[in-house]
Amino acid sequence: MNSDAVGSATNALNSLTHVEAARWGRDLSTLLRITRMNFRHPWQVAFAMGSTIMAAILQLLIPQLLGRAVDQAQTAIGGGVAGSAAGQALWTPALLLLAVSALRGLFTMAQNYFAEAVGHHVAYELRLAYYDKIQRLSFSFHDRVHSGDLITIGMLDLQGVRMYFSTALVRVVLLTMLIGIGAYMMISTDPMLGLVALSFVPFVAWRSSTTQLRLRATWLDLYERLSVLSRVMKENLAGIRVVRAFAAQSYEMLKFDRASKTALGLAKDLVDIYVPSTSAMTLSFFFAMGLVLWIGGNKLVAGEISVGTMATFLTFMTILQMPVRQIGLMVNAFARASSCGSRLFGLLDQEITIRDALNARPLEISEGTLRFHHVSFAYPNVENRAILKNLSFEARRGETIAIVGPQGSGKSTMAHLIPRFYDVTGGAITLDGQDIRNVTLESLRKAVAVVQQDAFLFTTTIENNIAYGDPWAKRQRIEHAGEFAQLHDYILGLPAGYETVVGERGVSLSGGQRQRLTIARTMMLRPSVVVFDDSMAAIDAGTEQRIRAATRRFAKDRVTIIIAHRLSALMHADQILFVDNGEIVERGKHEELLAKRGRYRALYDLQTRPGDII
Ligand SMILES: Nc1ncnc2c1ncn2[C@@H]1O[C@H](COP(=O)(O)OP(=O)(O)OP(=O)(O)O)[C@@H](O)[C@H]1O
Repeated sequence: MNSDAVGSATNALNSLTHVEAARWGRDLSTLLRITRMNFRHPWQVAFAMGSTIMAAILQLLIPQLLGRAVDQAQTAIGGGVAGSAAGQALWTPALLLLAVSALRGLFTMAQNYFAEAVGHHVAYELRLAYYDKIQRLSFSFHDRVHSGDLITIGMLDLQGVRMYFSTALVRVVLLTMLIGIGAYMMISTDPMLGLVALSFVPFVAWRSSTTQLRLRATWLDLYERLSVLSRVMKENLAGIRVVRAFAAQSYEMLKFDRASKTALGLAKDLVDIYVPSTSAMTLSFFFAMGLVLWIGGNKLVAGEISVGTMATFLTFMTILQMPVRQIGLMVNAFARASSCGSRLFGLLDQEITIRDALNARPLEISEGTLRFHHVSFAYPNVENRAILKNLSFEARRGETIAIVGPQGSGKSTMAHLIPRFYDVTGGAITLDGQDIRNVTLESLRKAVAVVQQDAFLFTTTIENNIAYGDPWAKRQRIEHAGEFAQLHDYILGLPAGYETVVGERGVSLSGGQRQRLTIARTMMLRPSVVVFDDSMAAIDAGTEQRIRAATRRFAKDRVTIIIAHRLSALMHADQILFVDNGEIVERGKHEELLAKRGRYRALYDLQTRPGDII
């Protein structure tokens, strides 16, 4: 090998070592962070650890007491003590053994109780922090990350962190004491027999650790497969009408079967890893026990040890068997906590890109004028593709601005910039001269309402759905909003009226009714700027006319922006902006745009061509 090759191999090895070291460093800091969170409950931690130490000490006393009791019994029998006297002599150790076992049980109960309490408190705090973070993370984050993955992190990863205290930290203390002190006691009593009795420990510790780590890797694969399965199922349920309409049940079944088969294969792998390993560990334990019986038996015959000592050794071995096997579970608990914790903290530490500026002040509305100053925008995940280019327009209180244009031209994107769902990448948007990036988000979102294309309803009553933005609103206002959205009479006809539950588990509403309900919800907010983002597409023309008439009254006190494909919905606007490819290519009133004979006129002609359905 020449020196260059040696050099590059050394470099590769170094960078590998660096990667490994960095990974270890990250794992360690994650575990330290979880440990610190646990220690924020010092009393419960102290009680859990204290109970663990007491339970371990008492458990270690049991073999000694048992050995002594056997020796006493033998002395009583050998010394020819009368039956009743021998029985009397055995009472004390028997009662003592019972008391120690009962106390050990109590301390174990306390250990479990306090350890679980610590875990549940940490989980509660993390759950709140996680939910809060998800609420505040910007839309660009939610565009990137699948909602199913967020649910998995919030449920399963949080569970891994919750279990860390009871399955890793408490176990370290318990196992160290039981194995360490147990081994010391056996070796100090009879070094040779002690070493033979402990001979199974290294093998079982190694085997259980490696098995658990292999099991963990397979579990992670299985977990991934199961989340694929749940995604397939979720999608199938959400799109059940499409599946049935396209008679695609067998295709869907095939897709599900394929994902299930992989999961089945992995579940089999788990059994293949687990079963031989458990058998090997049990065999090594009984092999060591056989050796102790054989060597200890010889020592017993030679009078080097008593029967009681022999009984002590065998009991110690039986007691140590479980903790030694649990070393693997403990290693697994550390590994699980570090991987679950790093995913969870990765999300909790995400930077919130859309948030209040340092010196943000509440928005103050006086004239109610909205301005776009040379606004440009590209979505954060596709930064090199400009969606909006140098857009400028102004809308005063009482004015209605209509935005029209081909699909994908950027109309909804314009709407999403006003409440700062995304930040502009060039130029600025102002409300009464205040850059929306310099005012508090809460005040901005109270002032700007967007009626979205997707009419989302919460699974609750119609009343609660309408009053979502103002939970303390009086019934009269809620009904007024219902009337505004031309929904009041329909709601009164429902069995429970405004108390009727809607949403996934409630009464099914038609697409148009859902849209009207979301319009009513927005009307409750009394915003300074309201955007109807194609939110009447599913509403029939007659109802739309009535809503428009009501909107005109409502529009007097605010800026109204209407995004629509049907020109009949926006002809009355004070200003119509024709947007194409992120640019305003035409602007003006309906008649002016018709006279221009440009893009708007072409669209108008297309929609009003005799014989065509508008
Ligand atoms: N979250 C997003 N991330 C990346 N690109 C996006 C995102 N949302 C929309 N786009 C892209 O931005 C462009 C403009 O989309 P937008 O929804 O603003 O168009 P639109 O004019 O409202 O269309 P439509 O009339 O169909 O509702 C489209 O090319 C779309 O693919």
